[in-house]
Amino acid sequence: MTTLSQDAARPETRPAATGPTVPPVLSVRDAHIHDRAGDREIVHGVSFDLTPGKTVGIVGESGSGKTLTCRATLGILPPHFEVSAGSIEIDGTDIATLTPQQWTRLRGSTISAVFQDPASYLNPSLRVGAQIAEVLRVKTGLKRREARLRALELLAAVHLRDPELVYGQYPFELSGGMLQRVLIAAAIAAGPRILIADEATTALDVTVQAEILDLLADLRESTGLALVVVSHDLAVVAQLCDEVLVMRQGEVVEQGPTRTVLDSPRHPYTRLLIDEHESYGLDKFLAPKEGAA
Ligand SMILES: Nc1ncnc2c1ncn2[C@@H]1O[C@H](COP(=O)(O)OP(=O)(O)OP(=O)(O)O)[C@@H](O)[C@H]1O
Repeated sequence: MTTLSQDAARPETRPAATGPTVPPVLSVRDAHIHDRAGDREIVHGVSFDLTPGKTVGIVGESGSGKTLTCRATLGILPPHFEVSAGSIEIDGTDIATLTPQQWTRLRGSTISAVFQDPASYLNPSLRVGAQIAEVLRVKTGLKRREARLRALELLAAVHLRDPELVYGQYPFELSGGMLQRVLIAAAIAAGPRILIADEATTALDVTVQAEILDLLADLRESTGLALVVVSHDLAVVAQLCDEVLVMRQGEVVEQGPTRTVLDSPRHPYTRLLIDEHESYGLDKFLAPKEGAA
């Protein structure tokens, strides 16, 4: 039987692949997250660097601290939570120094996010196109007509057929997959450099999930977008991520290049996650190894 080590103070880390040094757009350094209400530390030190066009994945069981880590990078921790140690830098600026006005400027235009349950992030009584156009007017200063045209381009960019039709539809008229695309269109409208996708495909069926993951990969390729992908599903991470962090109970128990971690996991918890996923055919999501026939 697999036993899980409780001694997870030091994550199993692997060197990242070497390459030209590009400054990270997001740099998380030993970030700890504390809950003042319960006087307890929830996240015990997360570190990663995210460079343009790359994807970092965070996997782990429910309640392991994945969402709080994302919310910390977006400056939207719940009221009584704080980053109690370590640092988070966006484009070289320590977010602890940002004023609310600076955050407002940064959100959407430098860092953006897509969460699960897209319907709850859209206004049910407004047509979806108008909601994207509104983001464009507020964030990029486009006039009404230009914002409409750009919103149509964005709906096409997220592979929605018939953007004109979708533009005029209300959220309740769209399927879950279409809504998630609309939300991605809104999230990338102001040209962010970082997109956090927190369980963004979890509620979707497998085919639509695969399409959304392809879409994120396309955007990364075409715009140099840097992605943080949070999932409890290793197959999602295998498909999209260059580096993976495995979290358990607020600890990063293992971290490294995705292929290395999934091919030869060192921590018992990572092995357990992989064993659980074997039945879903994790192999088919992994790119063939270099040199393999
Ligand atoms: N708003 C909140 N109020 C109180 N506790 C919270 C709040 N948000 C998170 N927590 C606590 O922090 C822990 C980490 O939560 P987090 O949402 O980061 O986990 P997660 O790994 O994203 O889980 P899931 O996969 O279920 O979304 C949870 O165990 C929860 O107890």
